[in-house]
Amino acid sequence: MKQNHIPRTRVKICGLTRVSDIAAVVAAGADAVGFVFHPASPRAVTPEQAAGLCRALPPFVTAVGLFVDASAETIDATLEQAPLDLIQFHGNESPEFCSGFGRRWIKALRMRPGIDLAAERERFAGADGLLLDAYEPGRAGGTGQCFDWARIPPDIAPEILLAGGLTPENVAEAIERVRPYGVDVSGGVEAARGLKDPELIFAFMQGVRDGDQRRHQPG
Ligand SMILES: O=C(O)c1ccccc1N[C@@H]1O[C@H](COP(=O)(O)O)[C@@H](O)[C@H]1O
Repeated sequence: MKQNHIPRTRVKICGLTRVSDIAAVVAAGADAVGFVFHPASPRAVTPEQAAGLCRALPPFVTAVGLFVDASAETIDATLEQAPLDLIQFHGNESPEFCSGFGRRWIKALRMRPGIDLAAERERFAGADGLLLDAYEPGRAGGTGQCFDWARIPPDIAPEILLAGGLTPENVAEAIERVRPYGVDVSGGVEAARGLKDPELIFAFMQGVRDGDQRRHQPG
């Protein structure tokens, strides 16, 4: 995914579990919603639940399904029930596995010590996007932790979705410093694990707009 000019930072809000979450995210103006199909997550939904949530989505808002090392059978069965536009692979899936579902897909890379982002970008050249998340041993993601944004090479930044510990308070600074294609948030807009908070969602979107103003300010 090559992005030379980025008019505004795209936003995905992940881990929605209720129709009221969808309403809040759509009203706030996010571009994409994420449904977590990782049973260990407090935000996990079933394919049936996700299908119902997708029905509440208006046109032009992308539905993303998040999987962590799920089997091909599980993913196929989920795709049959829920009309997902895009798959987010958040585990140790290979590029060959990721491209086997006839859907657009993004690959999450957890920023473990020593990760070679240039090599990973090459390896996942077939992805529609790369998402960078914090690394915490023993946890698949959605940790609410930031990683050191200075580790992102500037030439890769315009292609990536930045994730990991973003909040209404830090997202403007993240956008100004990293200049990513998009941002992805889960825990930072929750009132409690798995329960999104409309006010935090609105505040997050305001933070994104502030960050966009700052990133486009000359000099
Ligand atoms: O949200 C989850 O529960 C989750 C579980 C397993 C893998 C990824 C998960 N979420 C993704 O994690 C990042 C960062 O989340 P946070 O903002 O730090 O809470 C984001 O990409 C979510 O899509």
